Amino acid sequence: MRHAHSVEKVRAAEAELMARLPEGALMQRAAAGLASVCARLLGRLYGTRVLLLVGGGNNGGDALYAGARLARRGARVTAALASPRIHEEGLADLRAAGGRVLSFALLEELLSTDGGAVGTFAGTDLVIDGLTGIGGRGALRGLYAPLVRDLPEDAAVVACDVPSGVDADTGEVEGEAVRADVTVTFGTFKPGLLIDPGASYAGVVELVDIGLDLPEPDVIAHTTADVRLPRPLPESDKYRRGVVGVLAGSSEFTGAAVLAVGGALHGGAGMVRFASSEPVVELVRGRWPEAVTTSLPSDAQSLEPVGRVQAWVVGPGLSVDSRAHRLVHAALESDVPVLVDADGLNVLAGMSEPLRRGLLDRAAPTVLTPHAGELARLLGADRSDIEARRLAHVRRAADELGATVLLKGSTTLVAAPGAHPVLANLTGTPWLATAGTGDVLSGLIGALLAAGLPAPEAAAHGAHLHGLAARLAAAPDPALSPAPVTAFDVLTSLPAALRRLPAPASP
Ligand SMILES: NC(=O)C1=CN([C@@H]2O[C@H](COP(=O)(O)OP(=O)(O)OC[C@H]3O[C@@H](n4cnc5c(N)ncnc54)[C@H](O)[C@@H]3O)[C@@H](O)[C@H]2O)[C@@H](O)CC1
Ligand SMILES: Nc1ncnc2c1ncn2[C@@H]1O[C@H](COP(=O)(O)OP(=O)(O)O)[C@@H](O)[C@H]1O
Ligand SMILES: [K+]
Repeated sequence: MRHAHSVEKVRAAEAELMARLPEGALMQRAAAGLASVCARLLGRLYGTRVLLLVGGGNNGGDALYAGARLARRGARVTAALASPRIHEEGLADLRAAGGRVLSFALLEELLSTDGGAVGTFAGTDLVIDGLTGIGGRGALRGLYAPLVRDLPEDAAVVACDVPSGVDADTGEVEGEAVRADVTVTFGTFKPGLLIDPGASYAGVVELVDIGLDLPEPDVIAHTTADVRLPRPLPESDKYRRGVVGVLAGSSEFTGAAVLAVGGALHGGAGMVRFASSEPVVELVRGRWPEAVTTSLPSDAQSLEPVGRVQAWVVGPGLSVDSRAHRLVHAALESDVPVLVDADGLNVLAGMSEPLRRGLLDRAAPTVLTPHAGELARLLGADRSDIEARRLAHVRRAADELGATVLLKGSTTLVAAPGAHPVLANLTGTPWLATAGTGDVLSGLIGALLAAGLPAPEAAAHGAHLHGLAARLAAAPDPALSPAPVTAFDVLTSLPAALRRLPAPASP
């Protein structure tokens, strides 16, 4: 499991530790960790050209001390000083180790010429980005932005603590930011390293332990070893394994129903009950003879004819007509966990606030699985703002709507109401961005809810498996290039993803 802490918590833990350590000891731990990752990346240090991007804060100090360590082992290190105020002891150490310095004034002049710094930096093997770390705020200013634009294309880039230009708390990127191959982060992950857009700038993140004593994390990310699902026991029967009810599809959208039912079947449900209008039922029955289907008249008021279930999934391809409203109401008025997706969310977004609040105020858990557009409609917010500030919006949504909210997109986030850590799913892949994959996810999470997993876990584990399945579908052979996948490919790769989970403990 990866833990990420807010800048405020990191600073408090650093202050507490620094009070107990000799002056400068903590920065030396960070610099030693950074230098050792760089040395490992370079392989041979003697004669290699290392460029340090040095900002005015302690992040620049880390880079200078790491550069001095590499210079002492034979690297040719140049520090580009991007601020008039620089960590003095770090700079003195680099100079003492034989490092070269491109002063602020020279750098300023260089960056203002036509070709910028591109020619000067040519031939660099490794760039260490020490412009900003956890103290970086807003778009890069001053020389930082043009410097980042002029980085040599074929050099490896290692970011110190956080890629400069990425907000450590949120992953927001306003304007220019360093695209790192590796980020060496200190003490704990930062939320911005796990959440897009920041996560996609960070490359591979390596954690260096500097001995911080940290409280509860703000964001967590699971590895596959953390995903533990209930397995059928010898005394299991289909009812005990969990019955999922899927309410999906309309005359307009039929495929969504097939995909959601498939997601539930592959997610390990003991039984899937499916209800919709007759043409959709016919299609689902044809594709999934395993599903128990019910044709509901369009004016059906109750879900009683469908039979008992342990969780409902409502919404994929449902449309937003009066029938869809009745189905969303009926599911949410039940006493079992409910997952609302797609048009189910649009139905909720179209309701008056008190009516929606009343429906979502239920004793059993509710999971909402919006993408940014659906969440924008639910919160009355702007879609692009949701995409830029995913963490703040998913937290707000969980609190305001009183439900577990899974926000889909380039990094899927799961938040539960209250001050719990938000989960960031790391298995996603842009290959998932194809129509219908969301329907597979809703069926899958429905199966996990029916199996009795708590809502945040069902959502988190569902997202993990879904991303893993997409990766396996896109690149079954890791030695070969990935190929585009369809939602159906994701569905049929779910068993392969499930086989990657840790083996159950022997009874
Ligand atoms: N506090 C400590 O003892 C330790 C801190 N460490 C390092 O110190 C870093 C934090 O240091 P600081 O608090 O000095 O902060 P930073 O070094 O991250 O940044 C602060 C500096 O950047 C400037 N700045 C911020 N945003 C900017 C922007 N958008 N454009 C241009 N300039 C900008 C500020 O004016 C200030 O000069 C950590 O990320 C880590 O690398 C490590 O050495 C571990 C120990
Ligand atoms: N850029 C991306 N990178 C990774 N995953 C993505 C990206 N864009 C979308 N996804 C994932 O693809 C799926 C799409 O779901 P959704 O938007 O509901 O589509 P649909 O309604 O067509 O099924 C979600 O699991 C989402 O997290
Ligand atoms: K940095």
